[in-house]
Amino acid sequence: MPELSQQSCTACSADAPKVTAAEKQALMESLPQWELVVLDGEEQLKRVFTFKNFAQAQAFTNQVADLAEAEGHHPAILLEWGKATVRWWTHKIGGLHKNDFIMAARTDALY
Ligand SMILES: C[C@H](O)[C@H](O)[C@H]1CNC2=NC(N)=NC(=O)C2=N1
Repeated sequence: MPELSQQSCTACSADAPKVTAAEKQALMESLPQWELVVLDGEEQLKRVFTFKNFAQAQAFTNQVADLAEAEGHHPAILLEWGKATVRWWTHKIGGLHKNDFIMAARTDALY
């Protein structure tokens, strides 16, 4: 199986399964900078990326947005001076799908 960052999202439907606890634990080993959070009852992956200024954070944000649009899978991104906070989860299943781990790894590859 290729590295997470070499994979692309798969189409997922509202009845797609969330990752299991065992899958989560294994996948998180590839994402040491990310944390698992629960917001509005939905489990998500979160990482804060830091930059020297707003312009660099904005450029990174745009790269992540372009990646998301290309993959048809979209994050929440908070853009601030010197920081971009990225959260990945799958809206239609209200939690984490393997796609979210793939996109987190692809986000790391942009940094
Ligand atoms: C119609 C459109 O493809 C779907 O709504 C996609 C868009 N991007 C998405 N992004 C994320 N993170 N979760 C989704 O369930 C999702 N669904």
